[in-house]
Amino acid sequence: MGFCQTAVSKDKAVSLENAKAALVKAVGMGAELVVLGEMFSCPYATKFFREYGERFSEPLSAEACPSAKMLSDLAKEHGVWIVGGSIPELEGDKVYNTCLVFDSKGAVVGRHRKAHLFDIDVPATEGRPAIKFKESDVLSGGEQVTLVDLPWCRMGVGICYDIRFPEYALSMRGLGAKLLVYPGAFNMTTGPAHWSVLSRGRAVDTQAYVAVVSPARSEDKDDYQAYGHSLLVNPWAEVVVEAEHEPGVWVAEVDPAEADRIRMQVPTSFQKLGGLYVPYAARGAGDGAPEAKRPKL
Ligand SMILES: NC(=O)CC(=O)C(=O)O
Repeated sequence: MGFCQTAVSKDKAVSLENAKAALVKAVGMGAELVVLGEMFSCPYATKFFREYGERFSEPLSAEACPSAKMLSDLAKEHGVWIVGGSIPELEGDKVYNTCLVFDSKGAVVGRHRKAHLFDIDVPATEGRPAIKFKESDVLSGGEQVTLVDLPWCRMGVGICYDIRFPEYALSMRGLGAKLLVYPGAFNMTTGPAHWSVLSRGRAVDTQAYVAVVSPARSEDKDDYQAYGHSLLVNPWAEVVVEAEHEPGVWVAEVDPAEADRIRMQVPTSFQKLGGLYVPYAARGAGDGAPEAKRPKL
């Protein structure tokens, strides 16, 4: 599996060239499945999502959806599967944060729309810069658990903030995923604190491989500062690969049988006590607090 942590430019053609070069390099290093980061061809800021948005329709066209068309062509040319990071997707008057998955013939075989939107407001404290972001100002959320059958195993797909929801990971696991892939773009406030621990946590929860792939950090300090640190965690929650924040390409092996072995050794899926748990995951629920207490972001 190849991880492409690429630089994102305000010039989409440059971002696409960066992604293409990284993909070709990953293929040259032996990857059969290659993953890109969240918003790999659009600067990560709500003001850009609509402007950089692409409208998907089959057959894919370079005019309407240049990112998707390029990935489809590369998948076909190199005979590899691609998890295409994410792209702002236009449908009607809505914009989604969408990950397309391409098979080795270039066909779109999966489409995940980020389900949990990144709406947070964290004030600055010592050693931790403030971060306020409200994707829901522009984006609409997806409503599906996304699974793709790879030649090697079933893969679940989430995007970035989706990783904070164990219920989503457990849904993918419950539906048979042995590899969970999250294109993501954490930042310099939440990244150092949560990126690795969430990835390892989801690996423990699901006893699956967890791959999280970020764009590289921008050199322009006025841009959103992506944390980088693309990671692969195995089903024992060990970090197999971890990048720093610069652009780069990494390749590592995923062995789906390892998920089976860990699941038999620590058989938590057979030990669930369905009747014990409170259905906390009801849609829109927050700690049982009345609506009036919901934070206004
Ligand atoms: N960018 C995101 O969607 C999520 C993120 O940065 C975080 O959860 O922290």
